[in-house]
Amino acid sequence: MDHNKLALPVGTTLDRFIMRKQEDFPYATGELSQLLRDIALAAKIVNREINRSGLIDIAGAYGSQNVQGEDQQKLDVIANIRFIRALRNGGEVCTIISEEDDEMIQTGNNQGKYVVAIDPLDGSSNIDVNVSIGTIFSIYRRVSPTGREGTAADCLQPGTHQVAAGYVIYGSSTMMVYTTGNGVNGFTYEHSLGEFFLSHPDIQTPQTGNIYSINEGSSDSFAPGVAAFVQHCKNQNFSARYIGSLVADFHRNLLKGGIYIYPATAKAPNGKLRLMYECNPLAFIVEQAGGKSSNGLQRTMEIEPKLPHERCPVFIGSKDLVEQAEALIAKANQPKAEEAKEKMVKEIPVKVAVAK
Ligand SMILES: O=P(O)(O)OC[C@H]1O[C@](O)(COP(=O)(O)O)[C@@H](O)[C@@H]1O
Repeated sequence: MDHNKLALPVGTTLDRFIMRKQEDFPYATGELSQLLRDIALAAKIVNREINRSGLIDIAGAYGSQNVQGEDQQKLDVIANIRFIRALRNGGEVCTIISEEDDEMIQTGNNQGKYVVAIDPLDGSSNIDVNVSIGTIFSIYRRVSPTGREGTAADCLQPGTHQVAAGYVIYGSSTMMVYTTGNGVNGFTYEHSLGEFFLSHPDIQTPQTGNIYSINEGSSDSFAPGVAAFVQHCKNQNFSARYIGSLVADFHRNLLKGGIYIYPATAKAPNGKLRLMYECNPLAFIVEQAGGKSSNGLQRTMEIEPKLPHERCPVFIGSKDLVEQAEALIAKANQPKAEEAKEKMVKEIPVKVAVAK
C-alpha cells in the first residue's frame, strides 16, 4: 500500500488538483478549470438524487422518449436538467449536445469558448435496479468566433480535437475520472465532506487482459470477425463480464485490463453507442491510459462526425485485445475484398488489339 498516495488524497482535492494542473499552462484563463468544477458540482447533486431515488419517487419511467427512441427515466431527465443548468450558469459553455435533447442546446453564453457533449445518465436500463450507472462528458474548444451562438461545426468535431473528457461512475463508491490530454486521474467522492479526492493518480490500463464485455444476446447477428474474436476470448478462457452500463463495464476493464465491444448487430446496424458523448470521450480516456479504441476498422477519435446523435460500433480497452479484434475483423473482411477486386478486374473492358 503506497501510503503517500493515501496520505495525499486528504490534501489533494479535485479543486486543488485542477488548480495545480492549470499552472502547467501559463496562458490558461481558468475557464476550462471552472468548467471541470461545474461538472463535478452537478455530479455531486446527481449523485445525491441517485442515492435517494428509491425514497423520493424519482425512480421509474418519465413517460416520454428521447431522440434515440428510448424511454426516458425520471433520473435521465433530472440529470439532464442538473448538468445543463450547471453548464449554463458557469458561463464557459456556448453550446451543448445532450443525449436527452434532439437539438443542440444554446446556453446563451455567446462569449463561452467551450462546447460540451454529454450523456447525463448512462446505463438507463440499470437505474432502478441499483446497478452502477454513470455520466460521460466531452469538451471541445469552439472553432467559430465568440460573440454569437455555437454552430454545428463547433459541435461536430472529431475526437482528436477534444480538450478534455471524462466520466462519473455512481457505483459502490462515486468516482470522477478525467483527462485533459496529460494522463488520466481518478477522484473518489467523500460524501461526508462533499469533496472528490485524488484516489487513482495517473491511471494506466494493462496492455492486455482476460475480460471481454459484449452483449452475447445479439450474437446471432455478429459479423464473422466479431464472432471469431468472441470465440477467441472463449478459447482463451477469458471471463465474460457485461453489466449493461457502459461506464461501469469500461471502468472495470480500464483498471483490470479487458475489452468492451458494442458491434453492429441486426438490432443496431451502426452499433448502439453514440460517437459524440459515449465513444469519443472514453476513447480519449483509454488512449491517455495506454489503451485503444476503434470501430473495428478506424480509430474512434479520427471518425469525422456528421450528426450529433450518430452511432458507431466500438471496440475499446487494452491495446492488445483491441488489435486482436481488429486483426480478426480484417481477416474476415479479406474474402469480400478479394471478391470485390476480382469483380473489378472482370469488369475492366479488355481491348483486343486487332492486327492491322
Ligand atoms: O442492452 P444493450 O443493448 O446491451 O445496451 C447496453 C448499453 O447501452 C447503454 O445503456 C447505452 O447507454 P444509455 O443508457 O445512455 O442509453 C450502455 O450503457 C450499455 O453498455
